[in-house]
Amino acid sequence: MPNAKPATTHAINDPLVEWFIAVLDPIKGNFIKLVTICSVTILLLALARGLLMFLMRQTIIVMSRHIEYDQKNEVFAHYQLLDTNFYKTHSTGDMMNRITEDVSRVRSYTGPAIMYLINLLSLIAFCVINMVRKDPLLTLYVLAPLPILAATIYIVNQIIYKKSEKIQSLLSDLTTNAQESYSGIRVIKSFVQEKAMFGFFEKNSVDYKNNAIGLAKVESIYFPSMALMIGLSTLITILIGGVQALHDTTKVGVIVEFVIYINMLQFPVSAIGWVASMIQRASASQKRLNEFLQTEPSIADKGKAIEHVKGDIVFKDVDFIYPHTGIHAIKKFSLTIKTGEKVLILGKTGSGKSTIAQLLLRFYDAQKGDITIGKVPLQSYSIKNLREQISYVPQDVFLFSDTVANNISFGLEAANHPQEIISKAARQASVENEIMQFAEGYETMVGERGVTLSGGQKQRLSIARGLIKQPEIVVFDDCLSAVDTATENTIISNLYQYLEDKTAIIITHRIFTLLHFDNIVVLEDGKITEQGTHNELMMKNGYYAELYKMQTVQAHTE
Ligand SMILES: Nc1ncnc2c1ncn2[C@@H]1O[C@H](COP(=O)(O)OP(=O)(O)OP(=O)(O)O)[C@@H](O)[C@H]1O
Repeated sequence: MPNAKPATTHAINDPLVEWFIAVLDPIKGNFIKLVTICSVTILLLALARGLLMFLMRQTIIVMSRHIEYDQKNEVFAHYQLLDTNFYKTHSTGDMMNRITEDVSRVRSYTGPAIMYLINLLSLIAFCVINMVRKDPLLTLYVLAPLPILAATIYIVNQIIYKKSEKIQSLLSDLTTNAQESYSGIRVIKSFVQEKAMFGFFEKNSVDYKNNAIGLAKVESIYFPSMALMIGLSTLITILIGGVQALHDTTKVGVIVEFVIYINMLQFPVSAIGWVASMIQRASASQKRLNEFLQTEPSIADKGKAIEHVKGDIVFKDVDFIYPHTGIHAIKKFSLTIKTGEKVLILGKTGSGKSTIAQLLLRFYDAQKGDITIGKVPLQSYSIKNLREQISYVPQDVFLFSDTVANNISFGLEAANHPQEIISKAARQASVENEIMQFAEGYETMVGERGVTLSGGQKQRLSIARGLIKQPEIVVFDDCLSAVDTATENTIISNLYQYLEDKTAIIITHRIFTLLHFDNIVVLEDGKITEQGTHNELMMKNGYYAELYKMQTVQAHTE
């Protein structure tokens, strides 16, 4: 092309590059010195890049860990605030997901997503601005496939996300399946159901495997197709740039520079889709967390801090329906328990005995009627004070994975429970001898990683936990069901002294002949059917008298 003229006589460089060239100008002739200075400069720039990257990770990722820590604590604290009804209407898996999965998704936004977003936006801006400055037309051609690439990556990411979610839920089914098989191993073996259990596990396992393979296939298409698109851009650069160079409308150096920019763009463009789906997931998780954090406990703590929960307990026309099941558990229930009285609440299973204890502790609020202690409505006490001053031993025992001593002294300040007090409670609950037989005594670990206690031992530890408190009111909910008659008699004789100055409500479906009760209440279907002292009820010849006779006959024949 004889008439062709070069398009530019001088390359457009950054002022910084121009300055660097000017600095090097005097040593242009000394090749060794020139190469050494350039190499050291590149090395220093690489070091500076590393240092800045380190500082960026330090700042952003560390900040995201702090946010995660705060958020986990906030979610956990809110769980503690919520009432029993919330726990009845939400599954454990759902609650665990919020504190683990949702919080960690939000962290992936406040940490990696923000970091990569800043990174990729600045890198894209840097590359594109420089490319446009060099050759706007070539830039347009070269960048044309990249938006398609970003959109494709976004769509593929969505598919990967959906598949991962499915895999996650299959994995949780598989874990639950395995966990139930371990904890129910005795039932499985005694019903010879090992094969059936393996069948369930295998079915879940096959589902999980098929989905995981599906995900691996999508992922294996993902990276090669990304490389293909980038390769296409490079090819377009060389093709169009080459044609332009032949027509002298661009320089070969510009084509080389473009190829470098395209390679630099590979990471940001492929990360756009990934970051976008990370932001989308974090936003869904944060929405779920917000909804949860805004859930108000239905048992509101409006009460002023009335120090002493003391006086007669009065239930007046109380009606209660469990909100989530609609079961009408208590109907027009009226009962007065004077300070210091010992009351036995007796009834068949499902008659509403435990519900009365739950209402007294304000695990639920009754829909109709009033419950007062010392003429003060329960709602006027602060929940903390109310529960601190009622010692409640529930029907279903729960022990923490901790030492025997810590399980007994649960909820008490460390200074308030020296070893003698713990031992005294264990003695009263008739469990000390067995504790002393463990290799580490009171320091023995119980629960999953510790010794396995019998049902009766667990119940007595739970009783000891109730006895160590020095409350005004004591509620024992069928907590002697798993101990033999001799141990039961020992515990009841110990209780005699302990209960002397306390108001006590003993819930049971058996009669305790050793303990004198001021009032015995028989419940049936949420209503009181009989009420009075032992002698009065024996004279009535109703349910109580029948049960008493049956029990005494049984005791004689044993
Ligand atoms: N948390 C709950 N949610 C919904 N319904 C419940 C709940 N607890 C108990 N119920 C229902 O309320 C009724 C009374 O139950 P409650 O536990 O008070 O009986 P109980 O007399 O203590 O029985 P048991 O002697 O078997 O413990 C039952 O029909 C039971 O199914």
